[in-house]
Amino acid sequence: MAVPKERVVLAPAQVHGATTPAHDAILTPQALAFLAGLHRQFDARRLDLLAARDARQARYDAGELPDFRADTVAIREGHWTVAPIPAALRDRRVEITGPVERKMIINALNSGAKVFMADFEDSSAPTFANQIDGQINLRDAVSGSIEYTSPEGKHYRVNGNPAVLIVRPRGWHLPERHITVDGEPMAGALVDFGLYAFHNAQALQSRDRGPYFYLPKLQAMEEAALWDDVMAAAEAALDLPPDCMKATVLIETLPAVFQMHEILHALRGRVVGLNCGRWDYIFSYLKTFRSHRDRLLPDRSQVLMTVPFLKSYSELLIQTCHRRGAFAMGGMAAQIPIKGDEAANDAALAKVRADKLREVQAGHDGTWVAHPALVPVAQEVFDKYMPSPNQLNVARNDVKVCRDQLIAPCSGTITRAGFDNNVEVALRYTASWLDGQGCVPIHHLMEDAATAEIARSQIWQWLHRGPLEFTDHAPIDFALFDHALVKHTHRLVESNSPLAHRAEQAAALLRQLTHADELGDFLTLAAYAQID
Ligand SMILES: CC(=O)SCCNC(=O)CCNC(=O)[C@H](O)C(C)(C)COP(=O)(O)OP(=O)(O)OC[C@H]1O[C@@H](n2cnc3c(N)ncnc32)[C@H](O)[C@@H]1OP(=O)(O)O
Ligand SMILES: O=CC(=O)O
Ligand SMILES: [Mg+2]
Repeated sequence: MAVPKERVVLAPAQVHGATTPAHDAILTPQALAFLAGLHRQFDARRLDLLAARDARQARYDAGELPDFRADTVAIREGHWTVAPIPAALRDRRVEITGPVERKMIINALNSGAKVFMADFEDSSAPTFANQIDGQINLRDAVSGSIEYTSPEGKHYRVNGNPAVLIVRPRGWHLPERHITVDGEPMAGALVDFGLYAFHNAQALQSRDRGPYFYLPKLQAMEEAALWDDVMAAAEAALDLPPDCMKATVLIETLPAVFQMHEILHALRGRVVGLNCGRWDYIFSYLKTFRSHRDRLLPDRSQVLMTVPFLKSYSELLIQTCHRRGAFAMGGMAAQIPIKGDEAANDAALAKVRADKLREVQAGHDGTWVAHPALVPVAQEVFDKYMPSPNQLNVARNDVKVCRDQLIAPCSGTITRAGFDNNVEVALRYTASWLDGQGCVPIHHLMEDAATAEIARSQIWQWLHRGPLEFTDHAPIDFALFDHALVKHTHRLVESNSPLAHRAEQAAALLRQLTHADELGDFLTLAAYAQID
């Protein structure tokens, strides 16, 4: 006999990870019921879209090249714009990014940047504690009560005029195994988004700020449409005005660059811009062309934003956004301040300055920095070349970008130093990630999940798509990789680093990923089974 509808009470999401009493205020029965609703309504669609990614990649592996879609010409050629941009987001000249760690949140809010992108993604290692502590920290940041005292006794609190908060949930591909619904793991994206929205959207909406999000690693307009529907459902469930949740989408996969109009269109009621997520974009170029020997990339240090395929991508993004009334955000230079070496520090800052100058002169409406000391560097450049709050009026009608430019092969060399650096970065970053830290400085560069993906997928591609050789004609082969991995593992084990105990674990994972016949989809997906 059918049970009357009003009697059916569906179970809330179940928590499996270790929690503290403070976590209980985030993982409330109401919040878990809200998460369960999102999962039941949307997870099957998410899984279908992930299967569509696999099917797309299989076509690229068979030789197909990414291209603009034939079925969406009307969207690309149509006359439409995105909804008006809220006042709080009309000037985004400098955005600081960083993990959802308590002290860093306070420092970022106080940094002088217009926006703080609080990151559950590339710069976060998703231990359950990191994710839920991050929610506590964001709740306290939104309520204005966030404070912190360091072990050395330094006290932190938010000053007047903090940066506007935008939250980046995990991408569609990552599960959150510590929260299940009907026995299935939830999507990390829905957990991060859902908990932040549940606890903060009402409070944010009642002020001059709102529930704002950065959406990572999308590949297609259907994935954007899923986010649009998730946000609409959340707005309805939380009694919020339609389209009050705003989104900025990272264009950081190669397939997505061919659907920028479509992605804006799918989210047109709530999208405020696109962002050039250059590091994942380079990773995606590597992954998309993992079987194409004619499109191998040279050393990472040579793949700069000025190389043809990246220049075309950023210029097309600016033109697309401004045609639709949306912001075209720049991305992240990897240099960070260098302590105790003035000349090296000046050189690093000069590189950041040059990167921001290129961005503002190309027509970007703002940019990203990784460190508070870089806020004034980027701001000075944008203030000088962008006196108005944004450059939406810069149409870039001069830009004519075709498919072949977006996928152009990149000239350059593969050096011993580049190979060795990739092994070292992949190892040290993986060790850090497994230990719960998702962003680290290595050789004075910011390394996060996206940059580490470049390192480990380049090694894979050079080894599996060879035979290749260095400029001195020495072969690039597995023996070389194995030797470099042992060397760097040994160095880490022998060092004073708190990550020494993770070295062997990280090395085993990298050895397995590098020797595998197929390039693994995501380092973080493979490593997730071992975290916590
Ligand atoms: C590809 C992408 O997705 S880019 C976006 C993701 N990446 C990021 O967000 C990068 C975030 N940046 C960072 O995590 C850090 O800057 C690192 C790991 C690169 C360097 O960190 P550290 O070596 O600790 O920097 P450093 O010692 O110079 O820090 C000095 C102070 O600035 C703070 N700080 C550094 N970076 C940040 C940041 N991004 N946000 C807020 N505060 C920060 C530190 O907490 C420290 O504070 P304190 O003086 O009060 O103790
Ligand atoms: O998320 C940003 C990127 O560069 O990747
Ligand atoms: Mg990224």
